[in-house]
Amino acid sequence: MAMLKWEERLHRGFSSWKWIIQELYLVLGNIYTRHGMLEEADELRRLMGINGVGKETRRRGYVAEIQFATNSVEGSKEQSLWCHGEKLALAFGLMVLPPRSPRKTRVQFVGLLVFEGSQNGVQNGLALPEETKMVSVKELVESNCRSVPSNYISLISPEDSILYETENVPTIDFSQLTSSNPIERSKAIQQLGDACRDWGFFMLINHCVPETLREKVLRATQSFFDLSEEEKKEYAGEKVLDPIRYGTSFNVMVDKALFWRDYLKCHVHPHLHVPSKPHGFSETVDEYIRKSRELVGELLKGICESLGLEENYIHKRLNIELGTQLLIANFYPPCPKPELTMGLPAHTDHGLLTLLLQNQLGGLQIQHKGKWIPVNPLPNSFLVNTGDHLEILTNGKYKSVLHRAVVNTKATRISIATAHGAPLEIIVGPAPEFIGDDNPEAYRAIKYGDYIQFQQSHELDRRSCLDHIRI
Ligand SMILES: O=C(O)CCC(=O)C(=O)O
Ligand SMILES: [Fe+2]
Repeated sequence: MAMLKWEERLHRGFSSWKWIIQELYLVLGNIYTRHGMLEEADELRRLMGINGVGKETRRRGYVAEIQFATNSVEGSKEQSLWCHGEKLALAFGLMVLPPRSPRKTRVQFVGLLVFEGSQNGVQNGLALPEETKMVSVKELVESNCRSVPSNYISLISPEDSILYETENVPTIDFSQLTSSNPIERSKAIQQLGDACRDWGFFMLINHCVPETLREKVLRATQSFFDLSEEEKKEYAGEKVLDPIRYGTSFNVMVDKALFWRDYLKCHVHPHLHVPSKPHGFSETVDEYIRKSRELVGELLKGICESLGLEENYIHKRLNIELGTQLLIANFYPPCPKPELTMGLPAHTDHGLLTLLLQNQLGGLQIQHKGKWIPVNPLPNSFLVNTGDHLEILTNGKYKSVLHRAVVNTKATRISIATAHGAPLEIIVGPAPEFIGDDNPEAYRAIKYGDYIQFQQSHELDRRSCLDHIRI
């Protein structure tokens, strides 16, 4: 009997070590894949003849508690769990767990390996505390966190990790769009229409927002995030449509993995809601959002013309004078391992147009023809994208495009998005001008406020919120 037990233990030990070595090769394989070295990854897999690792792990009693573990990757959650150091952690976990430990092991165990300074966790057998969710990324970074805690790990599929740098987002010259020369203006309108239809994104240069104001609002945003956590938490709203909301990640109530981003969201039009701290913040924001509304007003006119409509068509149809303007300030502190986490995962924006101001650190990537393209902002430019409601209104003619923000090791990236849309109570559906026998209505009409509520209460899971109202 004793002999049998000894043999069993020995066998357990050997097979675990063999498995760990297999896992190391898999991790190496994943690193190759991430860096686009697909041939090397294939070769490695072929050499090792590794197959069915997931199956083996499950056979040994591990049942992934996916809800806690990974960011949603449509239809492949469980599969994506078998990646990175998580495999090592699982291997380690299976070795050290007593034979009769419960079949269902909370996957936060993985955090014990990934989260540096987690020694206490190991000693106490504890996972990362739930409250971690409420810690801002800024605080986390300032606490000298030298790694990415497991609950911030978002796994990107190998095909989504490949970036295509050969194509550039189109550039629109605002001064030509507003030019008194009709030939110049109509050329710019044509370019604007092409950009909205083919890209859903464009870089705007020679606009009317002074560089000094852009710098001032970026500095004011930095000062807001530099307030103490207690001061900032005064603005932590409870509901997604609260007029002012300071927070972290996207929506911690639904995010499966946290994102490396703190944010401040303010409804700034038709009523101005802005934190009263720090000193001068609300005045600067007020000045900035007026200018950006002016700019977007002109762009909407150009867009109407590009669609063959009267220039004030959208203004009148959606009552833009009383329209919603939301300011979203994104704060992405430097990250020790940016490849493990996301600033903001793939999503589309609600509203008609979003104007994005960023400090000169790139990080935005957009999807174009199924490929991810990094956007390097031109100095003093805005990045503009068409939102879901322009797609709805034009019955799909102008597209709202997936985009995401990645983080970097070097410095804090700040981006300030202003989203411009209809008043919250207005129902937006496809306009009759875009519906015909060949073009049946493609989206259900929905109140703008309900749409935002829906989008903000669900995890950003790569599916555009539009998919929920597509007919
Ligand atoms: O930070 C960025 O570049 C993107 C921000 C964004 O997409 C958003 O706020 O909706
Ligand atoms: Fe966005």
